[in-house]
Order: sequence, then structure tokens, then C-alpha cells
Amino acid sequence: MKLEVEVNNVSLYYNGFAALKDCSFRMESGKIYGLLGRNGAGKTSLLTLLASFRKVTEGFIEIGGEDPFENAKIMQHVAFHYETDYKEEWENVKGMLKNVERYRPYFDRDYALYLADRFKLPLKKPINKLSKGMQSALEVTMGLAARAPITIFDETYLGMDAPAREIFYQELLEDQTNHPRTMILSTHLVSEMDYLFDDVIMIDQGLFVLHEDYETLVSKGASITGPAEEADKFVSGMTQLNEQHLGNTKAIMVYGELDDARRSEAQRRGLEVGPISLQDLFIHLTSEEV
Ligand SMILES: Nc1ncnc2c1ncn2[C@@H]1O[C@H](COP(=O)(O)OP(=O)(O)OP(=O)(O)O)[C@@H](O)[C@H]1O
Repeated sequence: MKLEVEVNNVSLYYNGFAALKDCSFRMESGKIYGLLGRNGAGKTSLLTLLASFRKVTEGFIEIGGEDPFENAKIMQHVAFHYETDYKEEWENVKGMLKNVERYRPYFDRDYALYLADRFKLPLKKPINKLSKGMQSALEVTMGLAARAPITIFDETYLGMDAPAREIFYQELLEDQTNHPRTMILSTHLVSEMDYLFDDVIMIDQGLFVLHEDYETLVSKGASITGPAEEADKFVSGMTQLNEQHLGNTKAIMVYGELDDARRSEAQRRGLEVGPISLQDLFIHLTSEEV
């Protein structure tokens, strides 16, 4: 099932505080989206709107062409997984997976049990007795096995150790290949997860910053290194994200179209053009200095 997501001029206020301001973008189905933003940027606020936990204050959201708010037909196809407090959850792992199966039409029980085994989750243990990392692995298991057309993971994986996160990334890519859906991953672990993203959406202080295909976005960033005066001349007029000095050498991060002609020109001027990572772009595109 394919469900497109439209976010149109959406604002969200908490008692007069604007957590999201006039955000607009579209999400196509079948892609993995990285949702990036610094602490307090509004990621969770945005995701709770997509998951219908809240109502927009201004603007509108459409999922599959319909307003998702209190719309049971749409909501069964949107799975929102986040760091949940399971203190009071006495159900065991197997029972919990059974419960999820009841309200997720595409749930794959065998796959859920396979994932539980990969994450070494004890099926008979009450969930409030699992370690934090195991609770996160259970959250991820429920999210992947539900195969909801729109699957949202809001930093669910932070509690998991590195080997468990690696299993999650492998399973996510493989299951996404076999059962494409819209996957939204909100994260701070940018350098660890960037290879998973088809598209990147960045928000900052409640404002939409960009939505770009990962490859295009990364190709827009470059680091220009060489004699300071030459480097300064070359980048004049470009969006500069950051600069570092080492003696008379300067490395300047730029963002924008750097076509082949400009790259050749840099070489003629004795400047080196290098790539920059999504993590660097994220840090500098969302820092106050830009
Ligand atoms: N229930 C609430 N009442 C008032 N303000 C809130 C509420 N929830 C969030 N906020 C505020 O809205 C802003 C966005 O918060 P949100 O949790 O969406 O950010 P985030 O990008 O998910 O942050 P983090 O990466 O730190 O989890 C923050 O300034 C936060 O303090």
C-alpha cells in the first residue's frame, strides 16, 4: 500500500510557544527519510503530528490524500515508535507482539519472532524487566514487523548498543528492499546512519531548512583547501558554512552548486576540492553562525 505524506504550511503551538513554524514538504512512499534537527528543533513535535497524537495549530497534513487526525483508516497504517516508558508494562515479549499483530494489518509474526531471536529478546520475560537496550530492540522489532506503510522511528535505537544497532540497520535495509514503505528515521547519529537515507529533511528551531535527495545534498557541499587568499577569492559569493586556518592555508566549507567548470577552475587555482559529510553539513547548516 502506498501512502504519500503532505505537510502544508504546518505550525504547532504549545500554549503560545511555536514548536513548528509554517513547515511544508512532501514524502513519497518507498523511501527512507532521515529527519535531522538539533535538540529542540521540533522533530518529535512533527512526528507526533504525522502520527495523529496531536492536531496541527495551523496548516494541514494529508496522508494518502486524507486528514489523518482521528482517522482510524489512515492511522492503522502509520506506526510511530519512540522511547517508551515501560515501567508499568507487565505483559511479556510474546504477548506484546501478539497485541501489535491485532491492530497492524501487515504484521508478519514469523519475522517478528526472527527479529526477537536476532536481538536475543527473552519471549517470556515481562517487558518492564527488560534492560533499556532490550526495550529499544523490542520497539524496533514491533516497528519493522508491523510493515506499516508509514513507519516512524523517533530515536528508538539510542538505547541499543552498537552491535544491536548494526542488526537494526541491516534488517531495516533488507526488509525495506523486500517490502518498500515510507520509513522516517529521526536521529542524532548522523554519521552512523547516513548511508540508510534516500532523502534528508532538516529542520531547525521549528523551521523547515531543506528536503533533498541524500546524494544531491552531499554533492552540494564541498571543502575548498589551499592558499588563504586564493581560497577566499574562489568562494566569494558562495554560501560559506565554516572555515579553518592552518598557517597560510585555509579550508572553507561551501554549500551550493559546484559544477564541473567551477571544480576545474579551483584546480587551476591550486585549490583542492574535497567532499563533506552529511554530519558536517548538518552541523553547519543548523548552527547559529550560518
Ligand atoms: N508538551 C510540550 N509543551 C511545551 N513545549 C514543548 C512540549 N513538547 C515540546 N516542547 C518544546 O517544543 C520544542 C520542540 O521540541 P521537540 O521535542 O519536538 O524537539 P526535538 O527536535 O524532538 O528535540 P530532541 O532532539 O531534543 O528530542 C522544544 O523547544 C520543546 O521544549
